[in-house]
Amino acid sequence: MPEPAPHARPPGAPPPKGAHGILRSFAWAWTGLAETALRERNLRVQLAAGVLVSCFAAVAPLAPVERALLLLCAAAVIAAEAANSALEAVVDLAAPGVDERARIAKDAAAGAVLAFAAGTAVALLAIGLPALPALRARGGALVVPAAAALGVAAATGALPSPGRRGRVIDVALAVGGVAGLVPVARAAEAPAGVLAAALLLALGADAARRRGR
Ligand SMILES: Nc1ncnc2c1ncn2[C@@H]1O[C@H](COP(=O)(O)OP(=O)(O)OP(=O)(O)O)[C@@H](O)[C@H]1O
Repeated sequence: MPEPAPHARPPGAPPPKGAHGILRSFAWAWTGLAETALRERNLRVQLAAGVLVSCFAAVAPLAPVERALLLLCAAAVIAAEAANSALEAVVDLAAPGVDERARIAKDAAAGAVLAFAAGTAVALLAIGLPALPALRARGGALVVPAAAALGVAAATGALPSPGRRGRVIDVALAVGGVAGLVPVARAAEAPAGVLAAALLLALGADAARRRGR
C-alpha cells in the first residue's frame, strides 16, 4: 500500500486556513445556518419571526433608518442563536457529562439570545406602534399581504422542521412561500424587507433540501 504523502490531509479534515476563496467560506457559513435550522427548534421559530419582521419593515411606512434597524435586529437574533448553537456544540465536546461550568456557559449564551430577542421586541414596539395609524388607513388593502406574510413565515419555519415527509410537501411549502412573497412585494414601500424575507425563505428551503442527506 502506498505511503501517504508526508503533508497529506487526513480524509474529512478541514482545508488549511486561507486555502479557499471567499465564496467557499460564504457557502460553509450558509451551510452552518441551514444545518443549525435543522437541529434547533428555536432557530426555526426565529426564522419565521424574522420573516414577519421583514415583511412589516417592507410594508409599513417607515424611515429608511427604522427599516434598517428592524432588519438588523432580526438578523442579530438569528446570528445570536447560531452562535449559541455553536457554543453548545463546543461545550458538549469539551464536557460531555453533566458539569456546572457547562451549565454556566450554555445559560450565558442562551441569555445573549434572550437579550437580542427582547431588544428586537422593544424596537418593534417603538418603531411599529407609531406606524399603526397609517397602516390602518390602508385598511382592506393590507389584508392579503398580511395573510401572505403569515403564510411565508409558516413555510419558512416548517421547511427545516424534522420528521419524515415526502419531498413533494417541501416543494409545495417552498412554492407556496414564494407565491406568498408576491402580495407582500406588491404592497411594499421598500424592497429591502422583501429581500430579507426571501433570503430567510431560501434558507429554510435549502435546509429542507439537506434533511436526510
Ligand atoms: N452538560 C451540562 N451540564 C449541566 N447542565 C447542563 C448541561 N447541558 C445543559 N445543561 C442545562 O440544561 C439546560 C437545557 O439544556 P439544553 O441543551 O436542552 O438546552 P436548550 O434548552 O436546547 O437550549 P437552547 O434553547 O439554547 O438550544 C441548559 O440551559 C443548562 O442549564
